[in-house]
Amino acid sequence: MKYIKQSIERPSSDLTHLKESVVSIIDQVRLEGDDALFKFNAQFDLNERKSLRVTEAEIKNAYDHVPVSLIEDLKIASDHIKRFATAQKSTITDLPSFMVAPGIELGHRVVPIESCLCYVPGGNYPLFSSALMLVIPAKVAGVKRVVACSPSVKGTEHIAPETLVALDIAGVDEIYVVGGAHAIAAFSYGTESIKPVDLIVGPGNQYVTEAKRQCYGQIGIDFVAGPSEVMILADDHADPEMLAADLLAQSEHDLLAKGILVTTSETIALQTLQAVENQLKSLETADIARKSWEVFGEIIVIDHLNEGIDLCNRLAPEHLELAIQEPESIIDQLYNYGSLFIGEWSAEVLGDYISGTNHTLPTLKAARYTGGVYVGTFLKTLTHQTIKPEALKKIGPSAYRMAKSEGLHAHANAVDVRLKRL
Ligand SMILES: NC(=O)c1ccc[n+]([C@@H]2O[C@H](COP(=O)([O-])OP(=O)(O)OC[C@H]3O[C@@H](n4cnc5c(N)ncnc54)[C@H](O)[C@@H]3O)[C@@H](O)[C@H]2O)c1
Ligand SMILES: N[C@H](CO)Cc1c[nH]c[nH+]1
Ligand SMILES: [Zn+2]
Repeated sequence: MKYIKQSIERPSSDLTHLKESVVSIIDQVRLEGDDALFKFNAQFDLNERKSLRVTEAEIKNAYDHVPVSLIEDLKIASDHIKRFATAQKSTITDLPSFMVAPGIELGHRVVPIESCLCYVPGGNYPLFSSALMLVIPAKVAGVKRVVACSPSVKGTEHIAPETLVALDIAGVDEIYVVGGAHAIAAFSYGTESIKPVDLIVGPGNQYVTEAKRQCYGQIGIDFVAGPSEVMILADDHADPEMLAADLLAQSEHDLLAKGILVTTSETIALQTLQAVENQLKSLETADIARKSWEVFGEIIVIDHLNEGIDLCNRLAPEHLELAIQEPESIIDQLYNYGSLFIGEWSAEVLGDYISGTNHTLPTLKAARYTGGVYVGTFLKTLTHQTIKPEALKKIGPSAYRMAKSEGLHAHANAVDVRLKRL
């Protein structure tokens, strides 16, 4: 394995100063309620707004500021996301009755959570596509109260009109103009104008993700979805221009974003490095993309594809692109990634926007334990049982002995009192 371009390790969000400043933001929201939200909105987003809930009139007005063609695009994307989420939901079914032994009937019901907050990022860019990716699966799951929030466009009192339109098309129930760690605190603990929710989902910057981590327990969270990443596994048939474009597509998200190319071809590696430089010259977002590429971008040459497969599984990237001949032949060996893009035409950005899979995906190796937001994120599997008297007679004595051995005498008694009535 040889590095053509090396990077430094990305800081994980457990940095002490970050933790402390988020602790302080959450404490202030809990103590001061709406006043703290107004204060932080003014401080971070230069937003002086005093009524945080977006009105129907504002939503209506937003449509006048979004091109008709973009509204059509949002509808196509919504249709794909909804149909995929609905198909996925059909695989998550009730197990009404399972006899584990005579007289012991077990089962489960799949039930939606009652309320959720969909956090739509709006710091660097108004990520209105995230509005679709979060609200639609929540609605398909059957969540009754789907709330969304996003920071205002800096220096204004309003969320970007594209985000409002996307939220409306997705079918959101309530929208609030608030972002950052203070928004997460508000929807976890509640304020005068914000009713708390049961689950908070969505990507965000370091402050948002650290706040989700700290509020977890008070509310549920999806997982920690941090700065975007893409890893591309390429062979000597790959197109360096496409590889460079896909690396920069994620690099432009954030100063902490990461693009990694792993290839069996040194020629492709060098050509891609050059193509990145060329594309950066005319890229409108080069100020962010260049910095994140320079600091966190990587190009690695491997001797054999197997080495690349190991690397993918070890690095557990958010997005994994397979720009190799016969990509299907290695899929079975890959098990740590957020979402997989098979073959060079399956550009990662199509998943970001429109193909229909979810783009709220695990970063910083969280793909080791989750595949990201999907309709199941909003569903709970609740178990139940019915025990018949004849079964109690059989298993009761075991439960009684186990309870006694654990020293839990009231547990033992709860069995004993029934056994005595048989
Ligand atoms: N993993 C995924 O699925 C996924 C999807 C989309 C986006 N993302 C990532 O989401 C992130 C979005 O970040 P963003 O910044 O653009 O938007 P954001 O909405 O997450 O954060 C902006 C907010 O952060 C707060 N903030 C800014 N500076 C602060 C400070 N010094 N102290 C406290 N709070 C502060 C402000 O309230 C501001 O409104 C990017 O890193 C992007 O890569 C990830
Ligand atoms: N690539 C991001 C997920 O990491 C999602 C996104 C939104 N808009 C564009 N891209
Ligand atoms: Zn993206």
